[in-house]
Amino acid sequence: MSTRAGFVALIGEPNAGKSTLTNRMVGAKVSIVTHKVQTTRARIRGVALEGDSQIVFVDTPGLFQPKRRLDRAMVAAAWGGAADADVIVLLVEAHRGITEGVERILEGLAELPKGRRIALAINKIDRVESQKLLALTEALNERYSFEKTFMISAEKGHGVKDLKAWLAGQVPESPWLYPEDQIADLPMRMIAAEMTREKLTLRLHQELPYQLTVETEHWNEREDGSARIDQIIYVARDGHKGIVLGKKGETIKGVSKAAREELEEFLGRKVHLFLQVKVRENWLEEAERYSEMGLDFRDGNG
Ligand SMILES: Nc1nc2c(ncn2[C@@H]2O[C@H](COP(=O)(O)OP(=O)(O)OP(=O)(O)O)[C@@H](O)[C@H]2O)c(=O)[nH]1
Repeated sequence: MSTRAGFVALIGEPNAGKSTLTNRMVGAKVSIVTHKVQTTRARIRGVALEGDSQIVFVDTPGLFQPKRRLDRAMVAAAWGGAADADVIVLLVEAHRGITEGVERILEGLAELPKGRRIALAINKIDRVESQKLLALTEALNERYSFEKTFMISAEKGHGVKDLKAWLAGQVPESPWLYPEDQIADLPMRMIAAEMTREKLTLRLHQELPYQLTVETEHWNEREDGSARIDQIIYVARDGHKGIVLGKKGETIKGVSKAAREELEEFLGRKVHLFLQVKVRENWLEEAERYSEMGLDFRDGNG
């Protein structure tokens, strides 16, 4: 039997209901943890299964954070991330309608290369009357010709099944990106990597090399109930390695200790954390690709 797998980018204004929707589709186990994961590049909200399809929900941070005054290049890159996904779903809040933020997103959509699969999901339909919904659907489809429109209530569950079934049929034929038994495990790996990255940020302040990423390479459950976690800190230049290690390795030791303590608290058990710093000049380009992110994790399952 052929399997399908792919990435679905959920886009929309903050509060549109992306997390709630993902929770619905994925099931609580994975998404409860994933919503804490925020990387600067891609955020995996969760992995859903539907029949033979694996749907990986991602979003592209930077797209809707005007606070950060992202320059055009950054915004373009963020849109590039969305464009890399197999399917894009724009979430619009039924009761708020076409806000300025939605307008901006619609403009962005129009600039994407043609041939993308883009669906519209009007969320929070429980908050408005059906006549209003029809008017909003029409208005939005006049601005952009969406492949399909769904009316949903992520919170109450209305319409979510249909959307999920449609998405399952849209992702390409492909082997699954994550082994089934490791789906729940994946976000934990990301959370663990984020914790280390956060500690690095705290210690290095402005010194922190911009081109730095942390990946959890191995995660082994030990018989005594503890976990052995191996992580790699990737830097782009040899010189950055020294900064991360610090004098006599003091920086990395401090980072390791702080991250381990936080992990132990989070997991409620003993953790053995091993950090390694590696130079990989072009990791930045590699990491921009969601699929490669998937591969990184698969490689790390060793
Ligand atoms: N009435 C109603 N409220 C909803 C619905 N879906 C989401 N909400 C609420 O809208 C708020 C924002 O939902 P989130 O899922 O956190 O939205 P999000 O901002 O896209 O997700 P994050 O980017 O992770 O913050 C929450 O208070 C939800 O309970 C819905 O269908 N109906």
